[in-house]
Amino acid sequence: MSRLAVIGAGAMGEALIAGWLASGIPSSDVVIVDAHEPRVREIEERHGVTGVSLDEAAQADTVVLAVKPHQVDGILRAAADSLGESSLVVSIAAGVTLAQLQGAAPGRAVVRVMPNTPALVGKGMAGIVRGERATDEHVARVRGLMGAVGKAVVIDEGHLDALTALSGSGPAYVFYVAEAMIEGGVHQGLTRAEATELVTQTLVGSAAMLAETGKSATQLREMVTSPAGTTAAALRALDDHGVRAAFLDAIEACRNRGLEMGKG
Ligand SMILES: NC(=O)C1=CN([C@@H]2O[C@H](COP(=O)(O)OP(=O)(O)OC[C@H]3O[C@@H](n4cnc5c(N)ncnc54)[C@H](O)[C@@H]3O)[C@@H](O)[C@H]2O)C=CC1
Ligand SMILES: O=C(O)[C@@H]1CCC=N1
Repeated sequence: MSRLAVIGAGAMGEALIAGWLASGIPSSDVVIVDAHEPRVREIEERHGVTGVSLDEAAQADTVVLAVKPHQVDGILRAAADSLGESSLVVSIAAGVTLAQLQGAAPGRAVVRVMPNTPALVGKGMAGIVRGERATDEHVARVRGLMGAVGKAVVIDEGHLDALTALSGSGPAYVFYVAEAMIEGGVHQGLTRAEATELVTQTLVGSAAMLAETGKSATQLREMVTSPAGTTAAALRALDDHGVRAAFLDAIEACRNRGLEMGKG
């Protein structure tokens, strides 16, 4: 029996697979299912894992559902009869609730996880929600898997949409800011390559300061902001454009979209 099956080897499925393999999980322990045959070949070639049928994948110790949220119910129902007695179902789908998962696979142990794409480079952040039938061993297994590709926290289901709005979708906000900063540099006459290098290293360094200094984001921002200096002028422009309020709205919209998807 395979140790790990990933059903839906898209952007997030591949990020997890790549992160797990880099962490030392042998490719022979991982099988995949994807409806798009060329995608299966691509992932097999790139990572050395094996494409299998849904029935075969369902027999793995841990079955990770990484398809689009609206597909989870149908695929889990189709796989339910093939799931092994001790198989653990892990859904990473945004908005799909434990109750919905449990309804599609009655009697099975299920866990919800909200990962993020930095798992690809071992710097992921994941939220884990324990289903009713999940044992301590199941939770430890998922903690181990997500811990192998970054950090993981166990939280209540009621907070998972809020977590999604920060860490699940969060990398997109950071890349959006990076794009905008690079564009700003290009507008000031730097080449795109120069601007990209400057912005990338600035994000890497700033993230490391947040993670390593023990100082708050506010303290770190103040360290950069000399009175009446250049940074103050820049932050004033951001405030004039309502950027902070836009982030509050974006995070609320993200959380609300997760709630809405859970109802659909
Ligand atoms: N992209 C991200 O950053 C994150 C995504 N997620 C969740 O991961 C899930 C997948 O999202 P993405 O990877 O972004 O989507 P995607 O569209 O890149 O991947 C979905 C994959 O499922 C495959 N697929 C479609 N129908 C299938 C079927 N019947 N059986 C097997 N495979 C099938 C597609 O060919 C595709 O490769 C979603 O539920 C999303 O909420 C969670 C956290 C972060
Ligand atoms: O955009 C989405 O719906 C998925 C869930 C979290 C990140 N990407």
